Amino acid sequence: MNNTAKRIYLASRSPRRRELLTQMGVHYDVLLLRESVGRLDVDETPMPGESPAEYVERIAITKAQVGWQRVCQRNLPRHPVLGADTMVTLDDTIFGKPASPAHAKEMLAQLSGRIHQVMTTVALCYQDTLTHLTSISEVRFKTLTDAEIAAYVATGEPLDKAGSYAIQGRGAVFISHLSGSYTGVMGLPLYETANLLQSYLTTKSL
Ligand SMILES: Cc1cn([C@H]2C[C@H](O)[C@@H](COP(=O)(O)OP(=O)(O)OP(=O)(O)O)O2)c(=O)[nH]c1=O
Repeated sequence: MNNTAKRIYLASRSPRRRELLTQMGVHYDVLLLRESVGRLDVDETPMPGESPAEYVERIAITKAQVGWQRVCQRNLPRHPVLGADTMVTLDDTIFGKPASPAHAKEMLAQLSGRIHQVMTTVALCYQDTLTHLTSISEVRFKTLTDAEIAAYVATGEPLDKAGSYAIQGRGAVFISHLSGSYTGVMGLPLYETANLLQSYLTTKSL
């Protein structure tokens, strides 16, 4: 993309999202939503009866909106704020990040030999305009042995990843098939992100 003079804010602590946004040539500043605590002040608890798609959209939208509020509160230069959320689903169960190595092992045992979905919503907030797009991919895992799961969890890689694996890391060796967006599984679907930024450029003349 030709965004030489344009900037956005990325409301994310994820190094993967930074890497992917850099890959598409977007100039951005990272916006930490609550710097003193080092965590997003976005409650990521699913609401009762909320579907996985509703959940991932709500969280991504909230990150972008909270980011925009921070831009205004801190009187920062007004640029659009991008937020994203990634989630793994299997049989309508939401798999977020594991709470512990034991939890990661449980998730991987459930994903073993099955096809699951990975959803990532990207949301862009600027002034009174909010746009969002969702990428949905299907990932097939080979059947994992207990020893493979234990060895993988021991690497530490699964611990900050939705579904307890990283397609961009050692977790790739478990994936026999992907249908969808590699960058979406990794946390920032670049096709959808480019479309969001493009529609913004045409409607608001960034
Ligand atoms: C499935 C999968 C997830 N992930 C990561 C992407 C996301 O960083 C993470 C899901 O957690 P998220 O809550 O979507 O994001 P985050 O907390 O890491 O970052 P943010 O500050 O933007 O809220 O899982 C991978 O890196 N590779 C994968 O293959």
